[in-house]
Amino acid sequence: MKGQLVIEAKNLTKRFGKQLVFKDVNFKIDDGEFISLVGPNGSGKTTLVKIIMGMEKKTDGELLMDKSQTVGYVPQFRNVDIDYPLDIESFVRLNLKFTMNPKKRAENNEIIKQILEKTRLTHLRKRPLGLASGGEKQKAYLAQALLNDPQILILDESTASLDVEVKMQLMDLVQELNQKYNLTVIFITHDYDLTKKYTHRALFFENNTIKPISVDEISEAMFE
Ligand SMILES: Nc1ncnc2c1ncn2[C@@H]1O[C@H](COP(=O)(O)OP(=O)(O)OP(=O)(O)O)[C@@H](O)[C@H]1O
Repeated sequence: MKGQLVIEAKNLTKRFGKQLVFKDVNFKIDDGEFISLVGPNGSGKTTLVKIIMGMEKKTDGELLMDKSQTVGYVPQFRNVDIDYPLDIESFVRLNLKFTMNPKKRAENNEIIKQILEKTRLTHLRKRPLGLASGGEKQKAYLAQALLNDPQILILDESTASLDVEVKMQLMDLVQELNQKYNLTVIFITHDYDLTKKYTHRALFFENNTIKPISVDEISEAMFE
């Protein structure tokens, strides 16, 4: 439900050995928000995302979230070899469990069909992933992340290295999913324009703290 809390940090602290990443941070992320994580290199954005995804342990404090929520993750742009053997549809399907059960197979086919429609990849489904453009590859990663019907979608610099127009297309699509399906979007970014244009709010990482800020408070200086 819109406005419902999906993640809350209470006095959350993370250290790697002696190195402090962030200390006693407090923030909330609501259902259906489109929020950016911004701040300098090494300030802890990826570390926070890993804690949210259960891949890294917190050192202290609390991170409250409903464990039944699924999280989809779109990684940083990775290029794919030109001779990569799978087409886009088969690549997206990799995230579904293989089954011989005919009923389950039919269900899976329907899920794949819907995801390809949602991400506007239907007409490209038979294109080898290695021959797809950067934006098409990124949409295939997005489709894969959406397969398990996540409540939270994390985009990790997914638009870096794409040209401006393609970046906007991908972000328009994510915005549409956010608005239409109330998907909570967490966007790790170093891009000021995209943050201003698409996100409702930001968490600003600096000096071992994480500060929630409104979109009006986001300034170019935060991206230097
Ligand atoms: N597994 C680890 N062991 C030790 N130190 C780590 C580990 N993972 C990250 N760090 C350190 O924690 C700090 C935060 O790293 P993190 O990757 O979260 O930063 P970031 O804000 O995502 O940076 P960037 O914008 O460059 O991607 C860095 O100093 C990093 O070197």
